[in-house]
Amino acid sequence: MSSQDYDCIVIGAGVQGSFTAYNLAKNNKKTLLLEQFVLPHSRGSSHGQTRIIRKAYDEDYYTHMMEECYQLWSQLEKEANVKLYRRTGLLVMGPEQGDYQVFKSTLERNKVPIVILPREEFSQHIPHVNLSQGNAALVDTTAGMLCADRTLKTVQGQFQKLGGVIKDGQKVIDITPGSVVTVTTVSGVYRAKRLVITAGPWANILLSHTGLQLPLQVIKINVCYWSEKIPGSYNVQHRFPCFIQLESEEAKHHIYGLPSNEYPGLMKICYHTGPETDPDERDRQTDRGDIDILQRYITRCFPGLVPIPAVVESCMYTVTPDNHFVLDHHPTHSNIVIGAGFSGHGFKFGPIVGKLLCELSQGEVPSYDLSPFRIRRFQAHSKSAL
Ligand SMILES: Cc1cc2nc3c(=O)[nH]c(=O)nc-3n(C[C@H](O)[C@H](O)[C@H](O)COP(=O)(O)OP(=O)(O)OC[C@H]3O[C@@H](n4cnc5c(N)ncnc54)[C@H](O)[C@@H]3O)c2cc1C
Ligand SMILES: O=C(O)[C@@H]1CCCCN1
Repeated sequence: MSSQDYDCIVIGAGVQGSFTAYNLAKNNKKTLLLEQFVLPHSRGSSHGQTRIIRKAYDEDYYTHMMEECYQLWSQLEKEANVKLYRRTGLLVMGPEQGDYQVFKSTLERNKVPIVILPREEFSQHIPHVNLSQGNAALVDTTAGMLCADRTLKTVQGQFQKLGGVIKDGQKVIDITPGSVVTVTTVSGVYRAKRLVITAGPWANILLSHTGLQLPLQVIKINVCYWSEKIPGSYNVQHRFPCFIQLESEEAKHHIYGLPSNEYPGLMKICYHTGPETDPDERDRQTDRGDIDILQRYITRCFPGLVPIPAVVESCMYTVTPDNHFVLDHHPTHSNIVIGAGFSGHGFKFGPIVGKLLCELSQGEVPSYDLSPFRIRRFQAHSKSAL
């Protein structure tokens, strides 16, 4: 085996590629992790200080995967001696008769500890928030925040400690499938028996070298931070929780937020959709329709925040038509495995996605039923070339 030959190459060092590479190295596979940008970077989907972790989902299979995933997060914290998870609870608010009931019954069915907040007791538990008319509220008490940037640094560090090789600043420009896959970057040529593609918003650009296109839409998210009128009122240290406001008449998509933490006195609140973008032209996309929706919501429901964003950063979602992930083999090249389309909710699953993509690439039976995540489900869709 030459120094350019590996058991497995992983393309893309976001959260999913980093956890996949780490799992491969743990399984004694000689692994190369390739990244187009110099690390760390903020041009993809995994950067920033915080992400929500929760078991509150409307499908049982995500809640089930999160049971193990919490353990894997905790194992990584112990192994690397870092703190990545902070318990805050997640406040779920939504119109009484809609998706809220589905979240509630999934949580109850799976015996996830929750607290239901009757309207008359709401402000006693959650001061500084107005519950919308006709909305109900509950708290997923095990939910919290993950430290995103620290996670990537930790997983990549653990991968390297296990002998894994990271080459950053190496954009992949060609892939030649075969029993040995050849991967060409701007400055090298590498070969491996197996390839994993975890390229986030760039997935379809890379997949075009393999004759496959998936129905993925890349959207830009304006990551908005809002100033507290009274310092500390929405602070993590004062036990303010993360929240999701489920879709309603006024906002067709979720609104979500995390307590003030990374920027003193600023709370992060975002809209769960945005304008379509080319991942390489993200900063040219200046549509701020989402900010208008957030301003109206904040004025009404978060009266303790100044309804003008103090900081706006950018991030991207890569969205599938059903908002479920893609975790599968390439339909014509079985030694190529794809992790894509995390649809704005994939970070918390990083440890389990890494485990599953490692299992798939090694030809093992995956630990979970992956039928919701198969490429085949897009067969009727015009953008998939299967
Ligand atoms: C604003 C925002 C809030 C979110 N909130 C949450 C949340 O609260 N909870 C949650 O669980 N999830 C959340 N998510 C979703 C989560 O962050 C993403 O699902 C996850 O980060 C996707 O990771 P990824 O590894 O697939 O993509 P990325 O992080 O984009 O990684 C892909 C990598 O591939 C590299 N790459 C691409 N092309 C090439 C190439 N040709 N050569 C080499 N490298 C290449 C890219 O540079 C990039 O580093 C949020 C996302 C955003 C944007
Ligand atoms: O994955 C999450 O938990 C959040 C929920 C709200 C939308 C953005 N992602």
